[in-house]
Amino acid sequence: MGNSILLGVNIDHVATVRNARGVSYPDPVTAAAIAEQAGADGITVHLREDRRHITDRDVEMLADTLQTRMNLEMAVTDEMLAIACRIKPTYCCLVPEKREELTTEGGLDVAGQQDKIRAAVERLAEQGIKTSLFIDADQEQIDAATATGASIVELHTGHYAEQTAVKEQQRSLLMLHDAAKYAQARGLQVNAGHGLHYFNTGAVAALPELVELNIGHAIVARAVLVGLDQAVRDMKALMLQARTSGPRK
Ligand SMILES: CC(=O)[C@@H](O)[C@H](O)COP(=O)(O)O
Ligand SMILES: NCC(=O)COP(=O)(O)O
Repeated sequence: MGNSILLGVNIDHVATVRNARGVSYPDPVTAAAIAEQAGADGITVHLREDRRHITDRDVEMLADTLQTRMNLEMAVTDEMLAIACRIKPTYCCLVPEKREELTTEGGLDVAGQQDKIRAAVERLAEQGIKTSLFIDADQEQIDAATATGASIVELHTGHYAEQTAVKEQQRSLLMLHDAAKYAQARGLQVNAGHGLHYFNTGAVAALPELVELNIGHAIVARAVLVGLDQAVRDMKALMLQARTSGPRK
């Protein structure tokens, strides 16, 4: 891949803000268009089984409007596979899911359910969808991923991102790098993501084997702060304009 690296922008948490009030804004579909115009190479959405953020409507509208490509993250269930086969995203990223978790804890255990994952990869491939497996930086999981016929792995960077001590973070980074080299040597495209933010992404982006990083929460969080100044100005201007125009008849 040389010196280039792709960014998939995960817009789940635009939907989190919307769903907190049960309203229609901010719309993740609009957010995806803005992200694409700003240079995102793809849009990632995680259609969780509990629909806590992205909804079926969002996925359907994105499928009609995206100019880049959709990376649909989902659990390996019949319901999700049926949705993916209908929507036909460019990529499906199979992830582990626990209803009660705050966020995705750990990678998919591909080694422990190889037949089930292989069947899912085949079902998606029949519809022209490439499968990515969201796994920990672990050789056993990479070997199992290779055996399923998946062409991509996404290394879970959550463990690296959680480390606060420099030494521990460097150890996690080394594990990510070793795993990336191991997976690339087995012909897999290697992506990475989860918990990456403006202070910890640089070291991961520097790993030459990585093709794409998927980043969401930190980008949406930053957008709130860098956009707040304009948002307050817009509301203030609207209010002053209303006062100038007087009561509506
Ligand atoms: C699999 C993954 O890393 C993302 O989809 C992330 O999990 C999205 O955020 P939540 O975990 O908060 O749903
Ligand atoms: N697969 C990781 C992803 O899509 C983004 O995760 P996060 O940046 O929201 O933690």
